[in-house]
Amino acid sequence: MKLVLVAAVALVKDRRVLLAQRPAGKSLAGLWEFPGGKIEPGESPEVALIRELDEELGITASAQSLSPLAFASHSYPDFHLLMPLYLCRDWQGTPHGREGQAIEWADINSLDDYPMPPADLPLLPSLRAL
Ligand SMILES: Nc1nc2c([nH]c(=O)n2[C@H]2C[C@H](O)[C@@H](COP(=O)(O)OP(=O)(O)OP(=O)(O)O)O2)c(=O)[nH]1
Ligand SMILES: [Mg+2]
Repeated sequence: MKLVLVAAVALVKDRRVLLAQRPAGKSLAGLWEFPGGKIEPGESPEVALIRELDEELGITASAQSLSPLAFASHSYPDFHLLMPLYLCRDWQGTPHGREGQAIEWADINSLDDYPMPPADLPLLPSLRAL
């Protein structure tokens, strides 16, 4: 089974977390996910996230602003996903969907209203515990 490493981040402001909707045409289209993406060869998870936050949302974050929160380990039919989830409360700029994706500041107590990839569901208690 192929192991795929993806870095993801919960951007948290007040009691809200930023979710992005996976665009039509991509796998898991329409589901709400944490920003992030595949870790490229030679990248640390932190460096991958700093790159993805710029590419996807147009914001700047530092490695020191990313703290480990939880991780997902989930078998999809064609690969196994290993996805560290970081917490970030401090960044520069205002997030906007730079790749045409919808984004929402979701109330941490209302995450059930956002259909998410199955890999993400075990991560939600860590967020609710914040
Ligand atoms: N970013 C992110 N990916 C997730 C989450 N949950 C989950 O199962 N995934 C899966 C979906 C994809 O199979 C994989 C991320 O791949 P992706 O295609 O979005 O990666 P990417 O941002 O590097 O985009 P691309 O350049 O490959 O198109 O991880 C999540 O919360 N956030
Ligand atoms: Mg992505």
